[in-house]
Amino acid sequence: MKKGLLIILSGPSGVGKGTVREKLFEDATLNLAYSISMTTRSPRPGEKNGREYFFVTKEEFEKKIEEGGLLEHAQFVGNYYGTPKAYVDQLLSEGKNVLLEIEVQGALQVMDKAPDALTIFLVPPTMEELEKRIRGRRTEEENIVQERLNKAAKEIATKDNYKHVVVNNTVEQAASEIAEIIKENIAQH
Ligand SMILES: Nc1ncnc2c1ncn2[C@@H]1O[C@H](COP(=O)(O)OP(=O)(O)OP(=O)(O)O)[C@@H](O)[C@H]1O
Ligand SMILES: Nc1nc2c(ncn2[C@@H]2O[C@H](COP(=O)(O)O)[C@@H](O)[C@H]2O)c(=O)[nH]1
Repeated sequence: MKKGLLIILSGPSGVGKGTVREKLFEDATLNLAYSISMTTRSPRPGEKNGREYFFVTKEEFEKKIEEGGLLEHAQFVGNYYGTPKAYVDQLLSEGKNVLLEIEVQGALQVMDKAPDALTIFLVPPTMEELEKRIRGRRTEEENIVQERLNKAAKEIATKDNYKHVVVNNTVEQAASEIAEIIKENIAQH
C-alpha cells in the first residue's frame, strides 16, 4: 500500500489551528488522520485523555524522550509537547494522510527528518485579532495568555520555512485553501 502524506499544520497559539483542522476533517476525501500528541499540560475542562492529548507527567514524558519514542518534542510555555512516533508511522503505512498540529520548534525538527512533509503555517489576519481569539477562548490564565502572545511574533517570523502560508480570516476560507493544497499534494505524492 502507498504510504500516506505527512502534513504539518503550525501557527501561533490561538490562531485557529484546531478549529480549522476540525473543519478539514469533515472532508472524508482528504483521508486524514490526526496525530494525538503527548503533553505535560493539565487537561482543560472537556478534554479527554487519548482524544485531545495523552496527558502525562514530566517523568513519563522524559522517559518517552529517552526511549526515542517521539518524532519531535518541544517545551512551550512551561510544558512539554511531543509527537509519538510509532502511531504516526503506523497511520502512514496504512495509507492515511497524517496531520500534525504542532508549534514551530517541533515543526522545524520534523522538516529536518522528513523534508517531503507538506508544511502549512496558519497566520492571523492581524495581531489584534490573534489576541481577541486567544482571550475569547477563555482557556488560559492571564499570565499564560500573555506568554503565548509574547511568543507569537517570533513564531510568525519563522513562516518562510513552511511550503505554504494561509491566512485564517474565516474558518471556511482557511479550511478550503488548505484542503486544496492537500489535494494537490495527494495527487503528486
Ligand atoms: N477564522 C476564525 N475567526 C474567528 N474566530 C476563530 C477563527 N478560527 C478560530 N477562531 C476562534 O479562535 C479561538 C482559538 O482557536 P483554536 O483553539 O482553534 O486555536 P489554536 O491555534 O488551535 O490554539 P492552540 O495552539 O493554543 O491550541 C477559538 O475560540 C476559535 O473558536
Ligand atoms: N512541538 C509540538 N507542539 C505541539 C504538539 N501538540 C500540540 N502542540 C502545540 O503546542 C501549543 C500549545 O498547545 P495547547 O493545546 O496547550 O494550546 C500549540 O501551538 C499546539 O499546536 C506536539 O506534539 N509537538
